[in-house]
Amino acid sequence: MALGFFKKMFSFGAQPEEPRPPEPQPAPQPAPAELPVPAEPPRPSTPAEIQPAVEPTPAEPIEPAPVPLEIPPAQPHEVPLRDAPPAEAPPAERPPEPRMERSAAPGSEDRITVGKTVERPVQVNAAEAQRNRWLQRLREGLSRSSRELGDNLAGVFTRTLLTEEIVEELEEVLIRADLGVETAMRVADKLAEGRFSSRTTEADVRRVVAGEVEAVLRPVAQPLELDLAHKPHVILVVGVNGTGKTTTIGKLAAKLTAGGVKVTLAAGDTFRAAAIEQLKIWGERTGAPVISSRLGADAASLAYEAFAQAKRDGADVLIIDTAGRLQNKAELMGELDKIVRVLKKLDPDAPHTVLQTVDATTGQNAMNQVEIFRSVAGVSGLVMTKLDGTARGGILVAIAAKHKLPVYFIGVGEQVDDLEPFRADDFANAIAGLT
Ligand SMILES: Nc1nc2c(ncn2[C@@H]2O[C@H](COP(=O)(O)OP(=O)(O)OP(=O)(O)O)[C@@H](O)[C@H]2O)c(=O)[nH]1
Repeated sequence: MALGFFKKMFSFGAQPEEPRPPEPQPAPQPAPAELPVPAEPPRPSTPAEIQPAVEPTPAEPIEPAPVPLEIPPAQPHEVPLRDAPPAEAPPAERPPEPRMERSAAPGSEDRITVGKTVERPVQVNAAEAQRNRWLQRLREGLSRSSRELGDNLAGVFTRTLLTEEIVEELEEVLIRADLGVETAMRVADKLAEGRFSSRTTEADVRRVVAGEVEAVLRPVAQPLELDLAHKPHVILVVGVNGTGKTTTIGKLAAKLTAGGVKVTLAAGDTFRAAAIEQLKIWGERTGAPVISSRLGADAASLAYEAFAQAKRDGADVLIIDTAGRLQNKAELMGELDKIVRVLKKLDPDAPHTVLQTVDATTGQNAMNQVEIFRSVAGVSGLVMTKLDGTARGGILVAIAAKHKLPVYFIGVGEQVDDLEPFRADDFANAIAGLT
């Protein structure tokens, strides 16, 4: 069986688009046809004024309260910000978007499923090779969890008879491996059922661990579905700094653009220059335009501008990077809340996906992070990053058991291809040390 990333059912424009404000008259465009260019005359690179994108009350129209933004000279992959269009209710009638004829397949829908396993016979060999490669990395990465588990299981199983004490010891081993109390108890209960009452081997217990872990993970192993009835489908990426937001955005953009999806990126982490630069590099690599502003600019204004621009450009997907400063939770909450509110001015359903990156090497900390971002940003799904390296992936089991949030992808390296659909069976086997 081959791994494929896209199950495409394209029929863009088949459904009515969300209304949007009238567009300004386009100016002559010197840039290449496929790249978005400013619809206004060239702007100076000195700070410019735009309409702010937010007001304390979402229902109120945006009033001019200038937010200085640095408009850099246009780069091939950049979209300079334009003045924010008014956020009042847009005109009820709007000419429909031109139909995109990417697929005329009967029964096609405005949905893309990213990360689903589909049969693609043409790519069997390449896909199998890739799968083996990342499975190896996953096993290596999870070796810290599974080695600990293995050592401790081996220690426990110097005795052959499974006693109540041994089951209790096993429970502790599993809790120490971050799998969470709930899963540990389920494994222990399973063992205590009597099936493994005598001469139980370490391999038997590993199989039970793998089975129980898989049972927890199977419901959350879901592909990322992009509903292109909302064009663009807005993905807001949140998570603590350094957990891999920008890298994941780059990898995801690469998958999408390779599948013919028109992606725009927004550098909403206006707090760190390096984060903006890093996103621009991913934009160059993937051919996705990057909408950015100067360091320290209002992230919500940037998000609003990016959404409006992506709509004008007919982008299929807009991915917005954000800052993740947990040091000041109130500030973080305010910023994310503001971003969500302004996006809703352009589409009440936006953001359509809120993706949180969770660093697998942080163990129990990851659980706290999910709790915080879930309450602050309404996370709709997770990507667990850095499962290569010295991962402590057991925490994913505890997070899945507690939050039951979809896990769309796992990151197994820093390269563009190192983002894989999450598979419960592979992960469970790797964590239990089964090959
Ligand atoms: N080994 C490994 N490294 C990763 C993975 N994902 C991201 N990284 C690395 O982790 C570091 C932080 O990643 P970023 O993408 O910058 O994280 P961020 O959340 O955007 O952080 P800020 O830019 O500070 O907001 C970088 O060095 C990445 O290359 C992964 O799956 N595996």
